[in-house]
Amino acid sequence: MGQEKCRIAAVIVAAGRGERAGQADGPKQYRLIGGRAVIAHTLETFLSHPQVDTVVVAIHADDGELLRKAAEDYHDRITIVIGGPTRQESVRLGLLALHEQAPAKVLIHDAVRPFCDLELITRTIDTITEKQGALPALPVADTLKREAFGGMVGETVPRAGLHGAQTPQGFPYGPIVAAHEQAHALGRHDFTDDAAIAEWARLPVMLVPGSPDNVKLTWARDISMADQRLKGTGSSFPDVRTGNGYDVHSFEAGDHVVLCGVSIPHNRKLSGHSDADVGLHALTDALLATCGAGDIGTHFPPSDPQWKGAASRRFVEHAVALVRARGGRIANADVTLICEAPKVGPHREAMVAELSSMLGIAGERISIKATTNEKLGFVGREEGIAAIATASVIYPGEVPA
Ligand SMILES: Nc1ccn([C@@H]2O[C@H](COP(=O)(O)OP(=O)(O)OP(=O)(O)O)[C@@H](O)[C@H]2O)c(=O)n1
Ligand SMILES: C[C@](O)(CO)[C@H](O)COP(=O)(O)O
Repeated sequence: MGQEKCRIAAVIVAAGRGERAGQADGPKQYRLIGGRAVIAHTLETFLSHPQVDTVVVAIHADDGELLRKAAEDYHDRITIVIGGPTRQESVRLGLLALHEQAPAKVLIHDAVRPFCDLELITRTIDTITEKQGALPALPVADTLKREAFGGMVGETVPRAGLHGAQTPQGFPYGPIVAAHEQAHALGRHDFTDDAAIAEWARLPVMLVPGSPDNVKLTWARDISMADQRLKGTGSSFPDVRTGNGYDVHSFEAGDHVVLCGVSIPHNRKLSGHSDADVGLHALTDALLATCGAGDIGTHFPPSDPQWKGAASRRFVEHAVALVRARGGRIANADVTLICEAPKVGPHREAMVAELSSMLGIAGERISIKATTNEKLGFVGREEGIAAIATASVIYPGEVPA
């Protein structure tokens, strides 16, 4: 966040025990779906949203180690607080942790809604004003029945105008903290969501279209369905997408180049706004291409001074987060470096290790190749280095018919 004031914060509540899902395998927010903890998916989405400055996570006092393991990639980017005995209390404690930063807007989200997407977060943020909260919700689709004595149907409840509430629910920070504090002081601990507290405190809340994918994992079955979904099983035509990327940087005076995350001594360096890692730039574009997320310049404009000298690892990790936020699993990556010098072979193993840690996939799914340009063209004249990258990602669902 640098010196800037935090404008938009998120509180992710993760202090529940998950009794309805069964506790034999531990609290549901730490169970694995698609090979990663539920909460890791959730955190990744919020941390990769370009407008979210700060993320607070409310956890149970017993779960420090579980969170550490589940979210080790994100630990230094989140603030952890201990939650309370109810969701309402966990939210209140999470909000209080933001007291000093006093963001303009705050998003409150269940850790166990791992399929919340970036667009839904944006819609919610855009609807919050100084005097109004935002509630993503979907119109109820089933006919509603009220149960009467002995399991009999008592009556049919008109469903017109009824919506199922989702999270993230968004509010101006000051008013929602005040509402929570007031409810707490008056011993009102029975609110099941924050929009209900806002309603009680007479803070208007506007409906925002929710997402059918943004389900809350409540029962054991929800967790196994989420796992199946991310594994892409059950689909006859898995949604495998391939993206490519190309980049060039010219040489300037210097003593080393950075290629695929590895610093290599050389008689010149590559010129660029960031560390000019041509291999990682091509790979970033290849990853973004698999989900139509623009290119590296869309996310990291060279005109923005904050990327001056930046390690390009950051660009790849951002692209990986966007891919994962869409439920994508990276299958492989292939980078070809085109240069007369330096020699890439001696550094290939280190480069594969770098990419393996950035992409979260095994080294055998990564290929780094190098070729000269047979002394032809600008590469042949040793004026610069070019790189081509390809990545394949498996997304949930099927290829459309
Ligand atoms: N004391 C609590 C209770 C719930 N939550 C969080 O609120 C979200 C939605 O709650 P729910 O699905 O009801 O989770 P649990 O309370 O864990 O589930 P259960 O009611 O089945 O025990 C979850 O991310 C959960 O971790 C929380 O932070 N603190
Ligand atoms: C906040 C919430 O996700 C809105 O649908 C939901 O109310 C929380 O879950 P719970 O089962 O009511 O605790």
